[in-house]
Amino acid sequence: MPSSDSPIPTSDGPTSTSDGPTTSDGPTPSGGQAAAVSLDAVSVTYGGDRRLGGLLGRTDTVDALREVDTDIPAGEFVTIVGPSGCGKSTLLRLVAGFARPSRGEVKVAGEPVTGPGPDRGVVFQQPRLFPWLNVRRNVEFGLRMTGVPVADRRTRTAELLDLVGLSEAATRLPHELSGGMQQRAAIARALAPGPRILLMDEPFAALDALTRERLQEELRQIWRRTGTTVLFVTHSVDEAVLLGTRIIALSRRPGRVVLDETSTLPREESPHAHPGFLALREKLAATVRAAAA
Ligand SMILES: Nc1ncnc2c1ncn2[C@@H]1O[C@H](COP(=O)(O)OP(=O)(O)OP(=O)(O)O)[C@@H](O)[C@H]1O
Repeated sequence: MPSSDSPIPTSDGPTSTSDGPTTSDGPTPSGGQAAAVSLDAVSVTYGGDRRLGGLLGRTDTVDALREVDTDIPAGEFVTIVGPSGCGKSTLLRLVAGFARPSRGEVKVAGEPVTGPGPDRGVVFQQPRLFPWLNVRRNVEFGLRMTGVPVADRRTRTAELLDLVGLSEAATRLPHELSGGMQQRAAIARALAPGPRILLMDEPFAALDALTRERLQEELRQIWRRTGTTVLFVTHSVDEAVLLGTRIIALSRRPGRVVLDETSTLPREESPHAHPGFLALREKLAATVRAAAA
């Protein structure tokens, strides 16, 4: 559990991706600050290499996303839910800069995404820790690579280990940790460069129910303390309602937005107990069922 209340800052560095421009030159949707993430008529089609009429490549195509539009203000916790294969991971990969849209545009802080960058941290379903590095070294790996001085990275890593409740486990190797502890370490590693956006692809799906509940609660606390914008993909309607300040549901493939709802559930206590929880869960479940049909 996080044990201190001091704020953990996010990066103040440039928010553009590595080779993109560093300033925004156009008006923003609200006329003020640019959305943390915006997708403008984004479609993704995989495959379909038609060189020499298909003789050299594949001609089969998969439409993963179609005409997805959304603006996500900074500081939101957005959960993304939808039937299997509807393009949820694809959407996250676009924002991470691991993939490019076939049509439309993806922007982060008003700048087109041209590749991965330190302003975005990614957590996958599997923790993907370096097995030969202890927890502390896993968390500080990115800081070491970017040349952060040793004293600064020690301080930062200690703050993050405290934030995710792993201070006592700093010198353990990944195989000496439970699945939940490994995933906490992965979250700390993703937060180390101070990203403004945390992209999470079913991060708790492989955990047992009790550990999952605990990490959901801890993630909410981390989000409150860091102010990071979170995009969280899940298969679970309950998890989407429990965590999201905003919930986006996609149709079956090719994924289109079929529900985009701001949650009014209180975040300070467990929303489970709130009367609005059941109503929102029912609405979302019905939407996802219809979208999958
Ligand atoms: N690199 C790729 N090449 C071809 N097709 C792909 C590729 N990546 C994903 N797809 C296809 O695109 C569709 C969307 O995939 P994606 O992984 O984004 O869906 P998802 O909603 O995250 O799925 P799941 O819920 O099962 O994890 C699927 O039909 C998938 O098979």
